[in-house]
Amino acid sequence: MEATTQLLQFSQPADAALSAFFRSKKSGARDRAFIAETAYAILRRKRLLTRLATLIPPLIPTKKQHVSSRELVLLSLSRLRGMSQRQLEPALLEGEAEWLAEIRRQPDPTLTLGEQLDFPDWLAERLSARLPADQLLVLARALNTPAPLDLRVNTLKATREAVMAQLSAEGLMLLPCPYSPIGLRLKNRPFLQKHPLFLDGSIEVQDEGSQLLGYLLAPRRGEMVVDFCAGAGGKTLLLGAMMRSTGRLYAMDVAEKRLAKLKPRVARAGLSNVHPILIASENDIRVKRLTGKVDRVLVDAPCSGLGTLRRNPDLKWRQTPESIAELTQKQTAILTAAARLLKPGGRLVYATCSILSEENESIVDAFLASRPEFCRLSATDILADQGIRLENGEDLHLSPPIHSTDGFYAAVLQRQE
Ligand SMILES: C[S@@+](CC[C@H](N)C(=O)[O-])C[C@H]1O[C@@H](n2cnc3c(N)ncnc32)[C@H](O)[C@@H]1O
Repeated sequence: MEATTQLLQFSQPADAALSAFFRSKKSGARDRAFIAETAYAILRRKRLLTRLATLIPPLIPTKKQHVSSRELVLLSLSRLRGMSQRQLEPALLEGEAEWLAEIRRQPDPTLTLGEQLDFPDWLAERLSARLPADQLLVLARALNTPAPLDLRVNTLKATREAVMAQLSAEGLMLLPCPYSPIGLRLKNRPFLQKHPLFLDGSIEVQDEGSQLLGYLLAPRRGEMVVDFCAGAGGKTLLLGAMMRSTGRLYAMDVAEKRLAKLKPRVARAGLSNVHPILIASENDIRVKRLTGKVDRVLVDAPCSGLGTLRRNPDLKWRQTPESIAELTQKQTAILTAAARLLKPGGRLVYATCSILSEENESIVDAFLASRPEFCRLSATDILADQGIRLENGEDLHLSPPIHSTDGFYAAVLQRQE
């Protein structure tokens, strides 16, 4: 109950709110998993549960028809987790059994599109302008389902076959990822942060979609490469390994805390080519110094994250049309500044984990319209050249129901010779 109340304030990301909650409480691993799953289930289906709860008068009458966290938790356990009245009985307070039974007796309500998708109306409207309702429902269903756990094998330290053999021998259920040659997909979500393969840098947790962005940039040995929005370095580590720890890989970000997390990860991964650079903005002098010198630039732009709702269901309630508008301005500014770094013939990958075209094609199209010295390369061809067959258009669009990855977008741009 308490965890749900905290999460529904949306004052911080759901994972941070839950960690803070668990730090303040003593609970066993099983309780934690149960609480986290329930809280995330509520975030995923908040609109459905709210609609169900308001079919009849509230449990505790209040001035406004406001659905309490307790009501959401009870409904989530009964409707989403499928717990029977008898299973719930020991936890129920007075009147709650009747309240739940009464809701169960109600005919299924007719849901609006937003309620069916369990998206806020503004998001449902934007997406329905671009996708037919049946496809949109399939997309929403996939985004409202928990993600599997993908691993990336660090090819400086191990092979996919060896890691797979070891983890399978330990009883984990896993398969090679369908597209990424260095990805493994685990059926469950075991805790791997203390696993010897993690500690020695042989594996990292990384969605297959993120791995494919590395293959789009395809950095080579000895090159000068910039990871412009490196954050805690998820993709930096991949790029560094693709460069076989040679050349120079600058990891830039404006967030000191995120960049600080990169250092131990670089050490674990066995990389000696990574140079973190904290910048004040995309126009920092340390960025400008590299103008025209760089072979490849990755712009993993700050975005709404709406493609990652499987892992971060709170984002759909935290984002607004205003926050998206702000992000698009930032994305344009970052792409413009990052593109200046490229040498003639250099390659830039602009990527987001968003499913909104205003953060994706619109940014890239507008950039290309004003910059004739850049052209678009075919993402499908670049991947095919590396043996990765993934039917897509010029730009890469990864979608959870189709590719079983998070929702990703990437465009590959080249500065003409
Ligand atoms: C999508 S995240 C990057 C995730 C990271 N690449 C990874 O793979 O783990 C976007 C990052 O952009 C950073 N950022 C925001 N504004 C920026 C700017 N003006 N210049 C560079 N980075 C920026 C954010 O701090 C954030 O870490």
